[in-house]
Amino acid sequence: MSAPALLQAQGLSWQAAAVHIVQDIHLHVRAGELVGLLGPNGSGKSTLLRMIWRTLRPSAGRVLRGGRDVWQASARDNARHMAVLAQEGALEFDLCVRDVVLMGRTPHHKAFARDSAEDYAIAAQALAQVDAAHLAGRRLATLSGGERQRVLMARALAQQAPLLLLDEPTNHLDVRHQFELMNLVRRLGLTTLAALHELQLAAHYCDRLYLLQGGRLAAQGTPAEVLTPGHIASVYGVRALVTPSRHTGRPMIEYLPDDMP
Ligand SMILES: Nc1ncnc2c1ncn2[C@@H]1O[C@H](COP(=O)(O)OP(=O)(O)OP(=O)(O)O)[C@@H](O)[C@H]1O
Repeated sequence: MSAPALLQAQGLSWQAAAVHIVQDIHLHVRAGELVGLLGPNGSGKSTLLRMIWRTLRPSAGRVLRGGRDVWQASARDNARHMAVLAQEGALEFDLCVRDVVLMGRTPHHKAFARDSAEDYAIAAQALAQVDAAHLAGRRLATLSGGERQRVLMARALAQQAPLLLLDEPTNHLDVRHQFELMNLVRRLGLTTLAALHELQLAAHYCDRLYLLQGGRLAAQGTPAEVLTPGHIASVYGVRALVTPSRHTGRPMIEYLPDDMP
């Protein structure tokens, strides 16, 4: 029997000035699953995630976390249950890395409580998990794009929430750190919904995928069901060959840009 859905979006829609940006999206993430959210630039991935992590109120539909509407729960309660790696720039630019990661512990504190020795240990462990322990004393503003991305991932991990929501987590990361981050999510067994641009990463790591086009779902299913030459051509406008990997059986994508013979 499959695990229960930890997260459900039911008929989620959002519109701006009568333009439909996201329309009637139904999705779910079961406990322990790593689910990818794919789609071209402007297809609505971030807008959908912002409704799910409750910074954008849907025009229609609802988001259930553990069966409970996220808008019925307090922001603090949601933060205990959902950790977020957002795309927009970090506001805490002037802080040192250790303090940025410790912010992930805030939802667990009683009012006005200080960070405990346990909070420091959890923050240090999270930094080590993303290969960023050596950055602990640096100011966030002085880090490279990839280093900053890993620190923000450490903050999300330090939150120790059962559900992880990631908006382009591998943005700015070199190929080794891309694999390490996805491996880490897999290894920790965290229930995760991640917007991804790298179709090959999605093919390799995700249990299931949702593919957005113009704010609507164009396809959903396993990587082999979603990452077909037909979907890649109709949604991204790029020709591709897809073959099962000899090592993993998962789809391997070879792009054939228009200017190729
Ligand atoms: N407040 C807003 N007012 C008008 N249009 C908006 C607003 N917010 C988002 N949009 C538009 O909605 C569309 C979807 O944006 P969104 O950021 O969700 O896409 P995305 O799939 O995450 O894109 P990307 O891959 O480029 O990050 C875009 O065309 C964007 O310009």
